[in-house]
Formats: sequence, C-alpha cells, structure tokens
Amino acid sequence: MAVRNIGLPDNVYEYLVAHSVRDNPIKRRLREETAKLPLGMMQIGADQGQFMGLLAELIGARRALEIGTFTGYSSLCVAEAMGPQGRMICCDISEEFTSIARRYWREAGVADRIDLRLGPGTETLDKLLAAGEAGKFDFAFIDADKTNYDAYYERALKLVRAGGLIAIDNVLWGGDVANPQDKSDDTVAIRRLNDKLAKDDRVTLAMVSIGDGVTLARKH
Ligand SMILES: C[S@@+](CC[C@H](N)C(=O)[O-])C[C@H]1O[C@@H](n2cnc3c(N)ncnc32)[C@H](O)[C@@H]1O
Repeated sequence: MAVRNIGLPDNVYEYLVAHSVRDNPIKRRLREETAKLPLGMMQIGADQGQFMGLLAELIGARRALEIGTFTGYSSLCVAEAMGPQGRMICCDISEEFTSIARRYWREAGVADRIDLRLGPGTETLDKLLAAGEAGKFDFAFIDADKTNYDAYYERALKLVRAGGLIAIDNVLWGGDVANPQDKSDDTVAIRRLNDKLAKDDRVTLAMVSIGDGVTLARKH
C-alpha cells in the first residue's frame, strides 16, 4: 500500500530539510525572527518555500502575485527563484508584518522585484483587474484570511494566464477540514473551496500534503 499520511515525525522532517533545503543566512534569519512573533506559525516552512521556488522556476514565472505576505518568507523564495527579470505584487493589510518583509527583501537584493500593496486583498485584486491585468500573471499564491479564499481564487483565476499556476495554502487546515463537527468560519470556507476545486474543470488540480496542505491549480 502506498504511504498515505502527512504527519512526519520531527526527526524525519529535519532529515528532509537537511537533505533538500538550499538555505542562505538571510532566509534563516527571517525564519528565526518570525518564529519569535506570537503569530510566527503563519510563516510557511523552509521546505515549502523551496517547493514554491521550484514551481515558479518550472513554469518560467516572470510575474507573480501573492495574497498574504506576512514577514515576507514565501515572497522572498518566489522572487529569488524568478531571478532579476521577475516581478511580484504582494498583498497584505499589515504595515507591521510587512515592514519586516521589506527589510529582508532589501537585504536579499529582491526589493526592486516586489511591489507591496497594503489593503484588503480583494480590493487590490479588483484594482488589478480594472487596470487590465487579467491573464498577465504566471503564478499566484493565496495565503491570507481564509474566509476570503474563494474570492481570492476567483480573482486569481482571472489574473493568471492560461497555463499559469495558482497555489493555495492551508487547504488541510491542520486536518480540521476532514472533521465534519468543525463548523468554524475558517474551516467551512476552506472546505467549501476544496469541494468546489475538486470538480472545477477550469483547472488541472493536485492537492499536496506539504506543510498544512497546498492545492496546485493550473489554469486551462
Ligand atoms: C498566513 S500569513 C501569510 C504567510 C506568508 N505567506 C509567509 O509564508 O510568510 C497571512 C497574512 O494575510 C494577511 N491578511 C489578513 N487578512 C487580509 C486581507 N483581508 N487582505 C490581505 N491580507 C490579509 C495577514 O496580515 C497576514 O500577514
């Protein structure tokens, strides 16, 4: 029988990271500084950051979109992977969190690739659509407030080109999506989007059990 579970023991996860993550001191320090914050667990893991960079590289991404930037780790991974030609629009509502992101982007030499838009993600995406940016992005990463996930997905689907990729984070929500007793707003929102994506013929789909679960949706 194929191995099916996602719960890696700590020592196996550490082995995985030690044998795959191509780290650098700036990324390591950003992870360490973020880990000290009360909401530090919102940051994606080093292995997921590298996975996203690889995805961006595989599709030759030059324009990327991120909804939910926090202290900048996922955006740093994608911006680095796209190289100097890459450009990224990052959406967040927090000046406090993203001031940390800006500091690390500058230090890593990717600040000129990243355009941070502060404000509700749906509004920023609507402005991009109104500005004629539909179909202009290669890659989108959705990782902000869960109750807006469907709104982000529908907008991202318009903003990415055919063949472009949307990655959606936290689709397993610590396993809560599979617990029918859990009817909290965040769980219900993620579960609804998962149900919809499972039969959404506008995309090719894979749900990957990395981190807290990532759905990859390639636009037809
Ligand atoms: C899970 S964190 C993102 C983690 C980030 N991708 C990383 O790997 O470090 C979610 C972020 O979404 C932001 N956020 C929450 N509500 C938002 C909204 N309505 N619009 C845009 N961003 C929002 C939060 O401020 C927070 O920084």
